[in-house]
Amino acid sequence: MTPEHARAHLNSLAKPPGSLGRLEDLAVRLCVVQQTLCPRATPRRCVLFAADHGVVTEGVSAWSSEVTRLMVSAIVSGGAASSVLAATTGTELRLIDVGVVGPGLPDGPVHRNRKVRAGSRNLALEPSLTVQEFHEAVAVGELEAVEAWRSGIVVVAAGEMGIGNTTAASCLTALLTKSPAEATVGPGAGASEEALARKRQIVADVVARGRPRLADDPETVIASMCGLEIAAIAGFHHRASALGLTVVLDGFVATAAALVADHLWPGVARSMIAAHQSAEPGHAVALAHLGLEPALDTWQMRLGEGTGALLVMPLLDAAAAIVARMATFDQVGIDTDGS
Ligand SMILES: O=C(O)c1ccc[n+]([C@@H]2O[C@H](COP(=O)([O-])O)[C@@H](O)[C@H]2O)c1
Ligand SMILES: Cc1cc2nc[nH]c2cc1C
Repeated sequence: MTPEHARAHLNSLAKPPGSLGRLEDLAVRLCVVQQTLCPRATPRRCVLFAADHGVVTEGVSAWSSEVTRLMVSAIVSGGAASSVLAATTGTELRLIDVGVVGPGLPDGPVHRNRKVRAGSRNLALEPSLTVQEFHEAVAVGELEAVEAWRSGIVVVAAGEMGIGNTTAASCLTALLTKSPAEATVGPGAGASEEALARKRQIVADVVARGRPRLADDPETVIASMCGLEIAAIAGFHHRASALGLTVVLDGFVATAAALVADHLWPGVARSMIAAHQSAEPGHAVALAHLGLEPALDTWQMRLGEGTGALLVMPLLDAAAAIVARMATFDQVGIDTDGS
């Protein structure tokens, strides 16, 4: 199924060609990703991965690490933005703790404790993860993708919660897109000008150290600036894509994980639909590198937590219904050759 094939089908439906605007682009993408003219947007699941980041001690975030643990509780108890959007869009929600500092919540229908370690190390001073830790976190994400597939899920999204993770995401985006640090660093969850200046310097230094070794030892270099939740999302994206699931891509941090997956296992972007363009500046850089166009590009969201992906789910319902259920010009008796 090529984009042209899907577009030709949409043009045969009872509407002026292209008149559903961006909804048609989304429908074409859904058909191409699923290789069918009967695409599906359900059943679906959003899996959030949470972890802490040692680099927070450098003053790169407006928030303290404790907020990660508190937001995990809020997500699990239903009061977070992701919980509300998942409930209103008919999307199952899971929260996997891959490395939040502090005691984990008990396992339950939403939450799972899969801590690899209590947060990543301070990437400004030392490698944030060993290759072994990186692999363990990737495996946690892969297992979640396999579970989704076994449960008959068709569409998945990965999201995250982790104070400090935009610093790791900025490093990975600069490294893997070969962009300067200034193009990939932004305020994250609201960093001050002072914090932003520190963040820029750290990202520039860390990427300069890693870049010369990337070709020879990609896993060591990626692990050295990666977060546990970012590694888990990379594994999730990779396995979900290999299993033929449709992957809805969330914001800047989830997309940094997609860059990691694409670097280690090229081709994952073929399964992806980019939900939105985050207000975080590095997101546009990462999406362009992956060759993905966001469905929502003026919404200025910058929360993470899978919220952009969740917001786009009802549009996927609409896109799938248009393709599969609209009548053709022929069926309604309109002659498109003549007048
Ligand atoms: O994914 C995004 O587009 C995004 C953009 C800005 C911030 N965030 C969220 O904010 C947190 C990280 O921000 P920070 O400033 O602490 O690095 C983390 O929990 C992310 O989910 C996420
Ligand atoms: C409150 C809060 C909620 C979040 N959700 C995702 N990232 C977040 C960052 C903060 C600070």
